[in-house]
Amino acid sequence: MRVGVIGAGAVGGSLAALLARGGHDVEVTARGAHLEAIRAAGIRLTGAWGDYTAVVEANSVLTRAPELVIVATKAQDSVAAIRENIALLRGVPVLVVQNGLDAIDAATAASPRSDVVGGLAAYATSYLSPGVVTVTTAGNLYVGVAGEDDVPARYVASVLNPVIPTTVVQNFVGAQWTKLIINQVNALPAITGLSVQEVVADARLRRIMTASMREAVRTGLRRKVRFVSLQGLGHRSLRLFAALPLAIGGALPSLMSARIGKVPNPGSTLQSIRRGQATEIDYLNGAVVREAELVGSTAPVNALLVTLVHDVEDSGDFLTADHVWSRFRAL
Ligand SMILES: NC(=O)C1=CN([C@@H]2O[C@H](COP(=O)(O)OP(=O)(O)OC[C@H]3O[C@@H](n4cnc5c(N)ncnc54)[C@H](OP(=O)(O)O)[C@@H]3O)[C@@H](O)[C@H]2O)C=CC1
Ligand SMILES: CC(C)(CO)C(=O)C(=O)O
Repeated sequence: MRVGVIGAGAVGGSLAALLARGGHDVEVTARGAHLEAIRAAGIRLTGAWGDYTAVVEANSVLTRAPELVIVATKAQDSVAAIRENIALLRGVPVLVVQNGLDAIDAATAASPRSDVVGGLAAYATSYLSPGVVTVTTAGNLYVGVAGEDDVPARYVASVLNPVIPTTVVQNFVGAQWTKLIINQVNALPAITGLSVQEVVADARLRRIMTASMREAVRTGLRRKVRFVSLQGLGHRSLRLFAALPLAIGGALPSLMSARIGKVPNPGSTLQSIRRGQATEIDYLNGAVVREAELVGSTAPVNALLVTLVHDVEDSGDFLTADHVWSRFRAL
């Protein structure tokens, strides 16, 4: 099948390589040195799914009509990236693999004539140098739609399942929320320059992560979200976690870190910082802040993490654990 992958970074590059390895005819879009590297030597996939070099067509926009499109940019880039390719998207199913809560609405607004399917990657992957993507933790893909008709999601799953285990979820909003809780691991590495595992191993940083996670779960519950089981987290366990004191709740980030495994995972937000790019923090912790406001509440820990990530984006300097702890204690 002809598959177009818009934004072949960590997640998109891995999916493009898996699809090419599975025999699909893949064209990717990329920019700058990454585009040049892919054109010269293909996408080099390394890590948990083995070593494979995918020789794929690569351009700044898609040049051939695809039968399926995968959008895997950061949240803030998806609308522009889709619009740049709109001429070839009419009637084509679009899978948007993206963290946060906005993926489907944004893609539907950008390409109203496409069936839009949301995707959540439960694997961890790093794009640290042009042309190379390294999978640090293997995992599944979850797909779903905004409404009742899940035929497009089942179609997308039928294409992807042979190359990556793919599950259709009925309550996709609930799945996005569970992933939003998991993505509470992203901010502190971006603020400190440490890996997720190093952050969780630090008692004070783990406490802050636990506090932001608990705040996010409480916000979801106030918004009447039914969390979907994903990566070991489900509605009942998260509801229990939300009721626990911080000292006990720290077991959750520890468990999540153990699931991630031993290969250091920077998370996608720290990867943006290291490349000197804007992060999607406004769509992660920032989404929790906005959702809290919708129910007349606040999310001060998440708001602080958003502020600190923006401080690091602006200054280019990571913050010490001491500094982050004192800002947290001052709340
Ligand atoms: N990395 C991970 O382990 C995981 C990431 N996610 C989520 O997946 C999504 C993608 O993240 P990730 O893969 O890490 O992000 P990356 O930044 O690694 O990849 C995004 C790619 O999209 C490119 N891009 C942006 N705009 C355009 C455009 N208009 N045309 C062509 N290319 C474009 C970027 O290019 P450029 O660099 O030039 O901006 C970049 O190469 C995010 O929502 C993230 O939260 C989910 C699970 C795991
Ligand atoms: C869960 C995690 C942290 C995997 O790397 C992720 O989704 C991300 O990096 O955005």
